[in-house]
Amino acid sequence: MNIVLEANHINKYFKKPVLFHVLKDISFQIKKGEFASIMGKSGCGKSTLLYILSTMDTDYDGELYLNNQLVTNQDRDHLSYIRNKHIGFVFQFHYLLSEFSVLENVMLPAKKLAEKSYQEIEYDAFEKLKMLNIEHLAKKRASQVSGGEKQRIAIARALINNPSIIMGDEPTGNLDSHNAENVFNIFKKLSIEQGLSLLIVTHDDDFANKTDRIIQMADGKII
Ligand SMILES: Nc1ncnc2c1ncn2[C@@H]1O[C@H](COP(=O)(O)OP(=O)(O)OP(=O)(O)O)[C@@H](O)[C@H]1O
Repeated sequence: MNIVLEANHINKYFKKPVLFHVLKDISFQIKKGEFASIMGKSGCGKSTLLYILSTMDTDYDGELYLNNQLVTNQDRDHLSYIRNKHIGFVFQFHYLLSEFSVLENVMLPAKKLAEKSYQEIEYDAFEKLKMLNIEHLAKKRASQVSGGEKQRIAIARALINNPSIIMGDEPTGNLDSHNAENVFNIFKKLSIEQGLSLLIVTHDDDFANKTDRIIQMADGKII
């Protein structure tokens, strides 16, 4: 079985203002092509967990593997490389650079990775826009497109380095139901047709109920 992400006995403590055991022995795996959601009440630890799984937070106990490689206790530069290469991020807010063109925004993570020429990156970025049916927006400034379009651009940007997993923190939280369904359908297609794994934190029952698996959290634990 092809495992893309594996969390083994993750525990996390916040030390201030008082010692707080926020994540309690979290273990699970995400397979290649699996589309999973994380649900749970506000404050149960979803964002804290995602921050660890995305290699941004390194202060935890337990082990994390990405594509069968141990990422726990690696140095910051290596983690930054792994993150850029293997993980695509989609957030509630798109974080596009408003004065840059849509195409330039999509190109940014590939420029950071610096493994391809400018022309290759430009070509790849345009292909991602085509995949999401928004290639007509390529030359527009990011500030000139709609909210739903911005989120599709953010997905194209998340895909630019051909990651093995997309992690999302409430990616439909800011969208109306039509655009939220659109984003769900894009994710579903990517998981089925490209074998992309997805792990999405959401408060949206409709969205979560359509994913392959719901990882339900309560009080820092998977239940
Ligand atoms: N830096 C911090 N220091 C201390 N406590 C924190 C810190 N960050 C978060 N917490 C606490 O940890 C708990 C989990 O927070 P987290 O943001 O992971 O929850 P969440 O499930 O993502 O919530 P929401 O759905 O509202 O985004 C909360 O009780 C929160 O107050």
